[in-house]
Order: sequence, then C-alpha cells, then structure tokens
Amino acid sequence: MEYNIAVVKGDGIGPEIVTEAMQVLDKVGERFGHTFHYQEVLAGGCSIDANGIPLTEETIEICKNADSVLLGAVGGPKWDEVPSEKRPEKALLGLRSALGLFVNLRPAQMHKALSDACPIKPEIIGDGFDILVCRELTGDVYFGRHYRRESDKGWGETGADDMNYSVYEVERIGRRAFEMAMKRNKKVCSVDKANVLETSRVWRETMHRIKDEYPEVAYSDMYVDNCAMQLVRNPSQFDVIVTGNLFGDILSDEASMITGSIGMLPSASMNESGKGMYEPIHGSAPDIAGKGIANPIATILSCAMMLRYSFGLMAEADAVENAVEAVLDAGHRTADIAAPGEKALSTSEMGALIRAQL
Ligand SMILES: NC(=O)c1ccc[n+]([C@@H]2O[C@H](COP(=O)([O-])OP(=O)(O)OC[C@H]3O[C@@H](n4cnc5c(N)ncnc54)[C@H](O)[C@@H]3O)[C@@H](O)[C@H]2O)c1
Ligand SMILES: CC(C)[C@H](C(=O)O)[C@@H](O)C(=O)O
Ligand SMILES: [Mg+2]
Repeated sequence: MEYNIAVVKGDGIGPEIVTEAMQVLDKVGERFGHTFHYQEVLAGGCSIDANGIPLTEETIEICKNADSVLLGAVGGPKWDEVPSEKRPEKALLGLRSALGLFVNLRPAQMHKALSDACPIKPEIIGDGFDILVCRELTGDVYFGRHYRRESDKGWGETGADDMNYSVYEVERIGRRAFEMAMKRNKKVCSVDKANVLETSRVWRETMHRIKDEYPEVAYSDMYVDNCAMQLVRNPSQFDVIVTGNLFGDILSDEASMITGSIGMLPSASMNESGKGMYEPIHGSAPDIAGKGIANPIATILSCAMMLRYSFGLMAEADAVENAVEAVLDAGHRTADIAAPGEKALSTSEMGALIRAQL
C-alpha cells in the first residue's frame, strides 16, 4: 500500500528526531511492502522566519489532504518576543483545531529495561507502570478568549483567559476514554477541579451520566492536585486517565518521568473520522537542539501509533515497538535515559540501531 504523510519537522530538535522517525517508517515499508510518501511543510518558528506567520493556509491544506501528519516540535527562545497571537505554538494549536483533533492519546509505559531510570521505588511501582492519558485537545482554556483588560480592583493591566467546556465536548472525549479502557484494564479515572471550576462541574456531571453506558468499567473521579500527587505516590493505581486539555498537558509530562524520560513518550491526536497527527509529547528542547543527542524514541513510537491508528497496520506497529524494546533490552541508551557515567548514543545512532533491529 501507499500512504501520504505530511511532515512538520518544526523547530529545535524537531528536524533531528523526525528525520530518524521517517527512516524508521521507510524501513517498515521495506520489510512489509509499503511506500510512505512524505510532503514536508513548515509550521512554528521556521514558518515565522520563512513566511512571517507560524501557520499558513498551504500547510493546513497539505495536512488536511494527507493520510496522516507527523510532527516534531515547535517553538523556542528565538521567537519568545513575538506577539502572543503569532507565537510558534499557535501553529500547533491551529493545526489541532483545523484538523478537529479532539482526542489526544498519551500512553505512558515503563519499559522493563528502564526500571533503573524510574524515580519511584521498585516496591511501590511493583510490576511496572502502564497508563493512558486521554487528553481533550481542542477545548478548555487553550481555545477560550485570551485578552487583557484593566483590573476592576485598580491593580492595573490584567491578563484573562476564558476556560470553557461544553457537554458535547466532554461526552465526546469521555466515550473515547471508556472505549480505550474497554480494550485495556477497564478502569477510568476522570480528573478535574470540580471543587473550584464551573467547567469541571460540567465535566464531572457529564462523565457521571455517560459512565453508566460502560458498566464493565470501574470509574472514579479525582481532583487534579490529588492526581498529581497520586501519580508519584502510587502510579500503578491508574489505567486510563481522562482529563481536559490543560490538566492533560501537565499530567502527561509528569507521567513521562515515571517512565524514565520525556524523550520516551509518544502521542496520537485524532478527529471524529480517525484522521490523526502523531508527535512526541515533548517540545523542541532548545537546550540540546543541534547537538545530535536528543532521544528519538518518542517520535519513533509516535510512528508506531500512526501505523496502528491511522493505517490499521497492526503487525507493522508491533514490529516498531518490539524493535525499540529490543534495543533498550540490549542496554542502548541516549543521554536522557543513560545512568551517570554510562555511554550515551547520539540521536542517529539510536535511530540506526532501531532500524537494524527491524
Ligand atoms: N509539541 C510541541 O511542539 C511542543 C511541546 C512542548 C513544548 N513545546 C515548545 O518547546 C519549547 C521548549 O519547551 P520546554 O523547554 O518547556 O519543554 P521541552 O519538552 O522542549 O524540554 C524540556 C526538557 O526535556 C528535555 N527533552 C525534551 N525532549 C527530549 C528528547 N527527545 N530527548 C532528550 N531530552 C529531551 C529538554 O532537553 C529539556 O531539558 C517551547 O517553545 C515550548 O512551547 C512544543
Ligand atoms: C506547545 C504547547 C502548546 C503544547 C500544549 O500545551 O498542548 C505542548 O506542551 C504539548 O504538550 O503538546
Ligand atoms: Mg506539553
């Protein structure tokens, strides 16, 4: 089969990690008889430099018309001073919104070989850690009105961001989370801040209504502050965490460290018709950009999610995940997952080992 993939390498380490991931896809194509056609487009800081804006209509159209989208990361200090409506990150939000990518699956799984990199004590983590953060991606304070006004208390200029969640948006992400839980360990924990926020009260009421559609799934609610603590205290209590855009952003970065590094965590963002964008959960890592030392595994595992969810290529997805596992089992590490004093591979060496394993 032939597949068209729009590729947004983006900024910072984006080009370094995406280049490795594309070569992994090519290797999968070689082994299983598929051809992946890539169309590279600009978004983020590199698009500001080339076009004066972070996201062009042309990029949106190419991403809409492709079978799938692979994204590295956008942003960096170079563009910190641009006005907020033109920031590189707006490209990411613009693409998520233009493609209707309301569900963001962020699996956080501890690879057995990396148990030493896990900061939680072995007697607490037990057999391992395998959760799925199901993050709503096109609502919340991210897509409310962002504005400035004069303080009504006479405290001067005030920033304001509107937070919204509708019943429809919560039902849509909630059902996805329950469906994912049915394929996993049948547990959903819905995370909100219903003791303070009206958006969270709508969220919780809606979740309580739809949970009865899934009687086999054990359901619980948790406040986000408690969840942040419980993830460190006893992470294995969770299976699927369903939560809003902002809380999901923060909790997934936290969960990544339980697996050893943010460089390990992939993600899939999907719309109603199954169209997806695949990206690591981390950012452009300006502190290590250009050094060739970034961990490409999160992006490579994002490609496995693309093969599985966008193309239905299950054996191919498993092959990529098994190759990553085998390379880790053999003791190969990039700097972020290496023990102090242990030899660390470069981005391209890690990519090459995973391809060789394939
Ligand atoms: N999806 C995205 O495009 C995305 C996601 C998050 C942040 N960002 C943007 O990236 C820029 C930098 O953000 P930040 O520094 O807060 O977060 P970051 O995720 O880029 O980096 C945080 C830390 O994690 C390390 N890290 C991240 N990815 C790594 C990898 N693959 N291998 C090894 N180490 C890795 C970095 O070196 C850094 O020390 C900002 O402009 C931010 O808005 C973009
Ligand atoms: C860069 C930023 C807009 C983005 C988000 O907050 O969604 C990032 O942190 C992520 O996790 O994908
Ligand atoms: Mg984030």
